[in-house]
Amino acid sequence: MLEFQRVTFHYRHGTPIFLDFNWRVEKGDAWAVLGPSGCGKSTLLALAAGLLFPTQGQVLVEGQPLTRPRPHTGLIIQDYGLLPWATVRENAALGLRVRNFYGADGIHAPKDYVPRTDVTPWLERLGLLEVANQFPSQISGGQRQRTAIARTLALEPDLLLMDEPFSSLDAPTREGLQMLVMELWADQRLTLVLVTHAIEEAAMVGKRILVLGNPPNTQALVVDNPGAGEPNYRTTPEYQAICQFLREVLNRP
Ligand SMILES: Nc1ncnc2c1ncn2[C@@H]1O[C@H](COP(=O)(O)OP(=O)(O)OP(=O)(O)O)[C@@H](O)[C@H]1O
Repeated sequence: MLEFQRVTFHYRHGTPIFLDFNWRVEKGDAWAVLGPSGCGKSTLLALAAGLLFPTQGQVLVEGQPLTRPRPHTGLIIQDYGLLPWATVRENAALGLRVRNFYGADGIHAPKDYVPRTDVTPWLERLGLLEVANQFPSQISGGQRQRTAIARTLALEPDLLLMDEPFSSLDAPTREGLQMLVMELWADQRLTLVLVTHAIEEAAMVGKRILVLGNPPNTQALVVDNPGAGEPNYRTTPEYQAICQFLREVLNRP
């Protein structure tokens, strides 16, 4: 689904963040990308989204080199990106309105796109119907993030990229949304890549966990975590062991 082939990337005048870096995400995988601040997690996601391009090497999605953002990739970032003057329903429908405006051009929308406007099923699925006519300032952080998720899922992505989506939320809300994302991942047959600096979040959401270190990243560590997303996984010895292992890895000099 997504492949980094010998990717080298550096910002202008900077040292490389990635150097000859390879990574392969299969269709339907759920990955968490974990690492300390400044290791290159957001950069990796921007490369996967077609917002940045490798200095050398290439990023492929479905076997095609990425030359621009693709309409089937959804991106969710930390601060929700909601319009303050639009209601929850209007915010959730924003992506569809933009897509309908451009039509089925293969750039902003898939070539076979049929215009849609009704986001009610998504509002219902994400528990937002009762706040659909409220504005972002009138709802909680968790509801705002669910609105951003509704807006993205309404576009029916096959690849969902999330950059620290829950880091500003309190622990119970965060844990609820982690479970929701894993339910949606299973229901919608998504390929998921979630970037986080939180070990517990990586262990809860990543069936595979990519651990980045201080740049340049050449060969990143991959940790298998097949229990991620199971309803009671957080209470199991396997979860505790993965968290402990990741803690040790991140504390290595
Ligand atoms: N536009 C830019 N120009 C120059 N350097 C940048 C730019 N964006 C990021 N960097 C640098 O690249 C490195 C990787 O940044 P990135 O944001 O990808 O890391 P991160 O792991 O997501 O960090 P955090 O967890 O703090 O968000 C950092 O040293 C950062 O300062």
